[in-house]
Amino acid sequence: MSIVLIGAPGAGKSTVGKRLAKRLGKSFVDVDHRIEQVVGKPIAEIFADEGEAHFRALEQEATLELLESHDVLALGGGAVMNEAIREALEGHEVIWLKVSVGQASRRVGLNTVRPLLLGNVRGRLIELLRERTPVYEAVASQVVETDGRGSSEVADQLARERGWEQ
Ligand SMILES: Nc1ncnc2c1ncn2[C@@H]1O[C@H](COP(=O)(O)OP(=O)(O)O)[C@@H](O)[C@H]1O
Ligand SMILES: O=C(O)C1=C[C@@H](OP(=O)(O)O)[C@@H](O)[C@H](O)C1
Ligand SMILES: [Mg+2]
Repeated sequence: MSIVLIGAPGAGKSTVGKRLAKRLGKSFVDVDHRIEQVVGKPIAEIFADEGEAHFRALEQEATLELLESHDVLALGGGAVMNEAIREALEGHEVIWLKVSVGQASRRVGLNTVRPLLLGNVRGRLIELLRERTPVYEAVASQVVETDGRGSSEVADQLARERGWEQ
């Protein structure tokens, strides 16, 4: 059984996942990073050159494969909108990192380019969260509020709950 982090862009899946795995001494993979490595270019360029549908196909293939081989995974924010991925998540520990639109827009503004948020980060996040929140809720086995908490605090809490003592 793997620990799988889901949630909106800016929730902290990539950052928290890496730290959590380190604390637990477990293997970690960020699905988006793996796709970038395999294709040889950033997600933003895959969207621009091949389109979102192509990215989603790569995302499905990579997520299903990596679920079998890693202990802790950070998924992309849109991965749970794919039915095959949702089915594959059954039986895994799925942690929804919850974030408000305000905090998520502040966080992603400082970070790498996210093609789906280009143009109007806040407006796009509102739309994405409206569409995805019920899905995150349905798929999650645990919900963790991240607003007002640093990524290390979130990771340390999750690690402690799993038996790591400070
Ligand atoms: N709990 C948090 N509090 C403040 N900033 C955070 C938190 N979690 C992540 N960040 C920052 O927000 C940005 C996006 O985090 P990231 O892990 O890439 O999110 P995701 O993978 O969910 O899109 C990064 O710059 C990261 O350092
Ligand atoms: O929300 C989305 O649909 C996406 C989120 C991104 O990952 P993060 O959630 O890590 O930003 C990345 O998979 C891609 O840009 C699409
Ligand atoms: Mg990420």
